[in-house]
Amino acid sequence: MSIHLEAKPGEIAERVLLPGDPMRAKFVAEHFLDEVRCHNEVRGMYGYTGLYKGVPVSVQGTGMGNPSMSIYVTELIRDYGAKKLIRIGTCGAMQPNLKIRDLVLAQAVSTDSNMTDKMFHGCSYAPTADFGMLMQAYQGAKRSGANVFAGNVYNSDEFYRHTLDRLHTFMEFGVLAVEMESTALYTLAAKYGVKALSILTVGSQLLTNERSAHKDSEQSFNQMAEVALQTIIEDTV
Ligand SMILES: O=P(O)(O)O[C@H]1O[C@H](CO)[C@@H](O)[C@H]1O
Ligand SMILES: O=c1cc[nH]c(=O)[nH]1
Repeated sequence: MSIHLEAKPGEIAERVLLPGDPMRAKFVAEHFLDEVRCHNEVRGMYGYTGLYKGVPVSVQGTGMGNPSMSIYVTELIRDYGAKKLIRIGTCGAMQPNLKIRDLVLAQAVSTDSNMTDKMFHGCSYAPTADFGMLMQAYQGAKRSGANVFAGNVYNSDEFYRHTLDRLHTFMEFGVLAVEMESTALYTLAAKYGVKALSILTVGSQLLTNERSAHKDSEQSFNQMAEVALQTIIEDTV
């Protein structure tokens, strides 16, 4: 048991999928895992553990934003021994060639969060994905017929913005999409020497204001979940 997770020691697998939305954790657990148990209900941040193709895998909601992600990731790694973490999130597309339901792999993360400034004495740190998992996820997504992109992602502490100026600058520099948790995930994974990757489904296209309907989201979560699950069991711990 840790401060925000009530699982007993050994109840969470070394391989963990991390959706922001706890209901997405429930959906993935119920649709993809065998012998599923709920290991966490604290704060309604559901977490489940089961088997995928016979391999133990957990799926734990993380909430929205870097602070919430940092709490769950720290406890999963430090208190439960998680070794491989794959965020299965949603993002807003920032390039015209990205469409609703496409997959984005966060190869690197740019941010407006000052969270890492404090850790790195005011210098900037470049959070990056684990290369092995990134490569496997890319190949797996291609095999499954997904429209997949890998590149720089903009991690933001804001969902509602006072001005879009900063977003436009990142767009000009080719950044693919915006989300809110990957800086915390990649930086903490590096700190503790474990593997991390963010796989994101495009839920909105910021250039056209298009948004996915709920039904479409579930279909796209299937593809993201399958790519993430296959990646997390294939790569050795
Ligand atoms: O769908 P999730 O995984 O929560 O990810 C995205 O959606 C939330 C904002 O609606 C933020 O957490 C953002 O990162
Ligand atoms: O973090 C996010 C996710 C989707 N769309 C946004 O504008 N921001």
